[in-house]
Amino acid sequence: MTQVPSEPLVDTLCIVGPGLIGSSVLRAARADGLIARRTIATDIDPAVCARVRELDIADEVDTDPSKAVADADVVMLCVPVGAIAPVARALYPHLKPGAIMTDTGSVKRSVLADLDGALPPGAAYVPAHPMAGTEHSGPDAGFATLFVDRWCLLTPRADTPPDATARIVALWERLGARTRIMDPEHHDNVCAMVSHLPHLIAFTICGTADQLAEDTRGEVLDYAASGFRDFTRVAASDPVMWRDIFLHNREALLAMLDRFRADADAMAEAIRHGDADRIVETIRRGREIRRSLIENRQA
Ligand SMILES: NC(=O)C1=CN([C@@H]2O[C@H](COP(=O)(O)OP(=O)(O)OC[C@H]3O[C@@H](n4cnc5c(N)ncnc54)[C@H](O)[C@@H]3O)[C@@H](O)[C@H]2O)C=CC1
Ligand SMILES: O=C(O)C(=O)Cc1ccc(O)cc1
Repeated sequence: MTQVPSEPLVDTLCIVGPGLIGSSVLRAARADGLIARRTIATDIDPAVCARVRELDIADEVDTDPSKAVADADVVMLCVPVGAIAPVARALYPHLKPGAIMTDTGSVKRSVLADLDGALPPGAAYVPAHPMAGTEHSGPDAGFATLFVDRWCLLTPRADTPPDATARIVALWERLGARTRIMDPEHHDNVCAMVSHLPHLIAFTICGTADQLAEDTRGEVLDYAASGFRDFTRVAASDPVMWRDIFLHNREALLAMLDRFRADADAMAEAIRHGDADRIVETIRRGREIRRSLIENRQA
């Protein structure tokens, strides 16, 4: 039986970068008194700090990141992937003894490689990645239930203290997520397939539609049926965030793109040669995946 905690899992929780993900954690902590006793937010953008104050979703907001983290027991970096290693390096020396640093970045291997040698051996740094989000960003976009019933993947290093990993696992479970520990390379391969490649395809297909001749483009956008609409939702995601993801997961993403290209070519061949069985078989596999996601409450 799961034990119900009687006091907050974290005393002071500091969110660095309270955008979609960070502000969702803050809102969840407001809604559930057993996540953190006190929350602090800090952001490189003073307008974001001001907005977090207006929204009143953190107990304290400090525009000076080194002061914001000084008192925290858990510091969660919710900044774009390219900023995680530089921010971790800059802020780690300001943590109090025993504090844990964690992140929410969508790519793991290259960020951990950047951190190698920058953090002391056995540093309490626990990389995490909630597999939950939307196409929106910024502190207005967050909501308390974002992580409920979604996966959070954790990729601790061999020398990460197990009790630090256990606390971050408990934190994500309290946020409503199911957790899984895996190695960073496997994480990046899986995410290249299930998240990064689909975004690449969505950005590209919207670009393709936009480049069509003037008359056809009008039709595409006016009469867009739900299939194309679904692509436009994903393609509305933040350019800086996705630039960082694509560049930091370059190898795994390019490998998945090559596999996808080969499969798209095979589909083109089936259509060219009227190979009805192959067309039906490919579509049937897509249907089965959708059905299994619905059965597992992931769609
Ligand atoms: N958007 C999504 O659906 C998901 C995003 N993630 C990951 O979580 C992280 C945060 O993503 P979002 O919340 O969507 O981004 P966001 O754009 O909504 O918020 C990021 C915040 O970080 C701040 N920031 C940037 N550089 C900084 C620095 N050097 N120091 C302090 N603050 C800085 C920005 O001003 C912004 O307020 C990213 O690493 C992303 O890959 C993970 C799961 C889902
Ligand atoms: O909005 C969507 O469809 C997403 O896929 C959100 C998302 C974006 C990035 C991640 O690393 C995880 C989830």
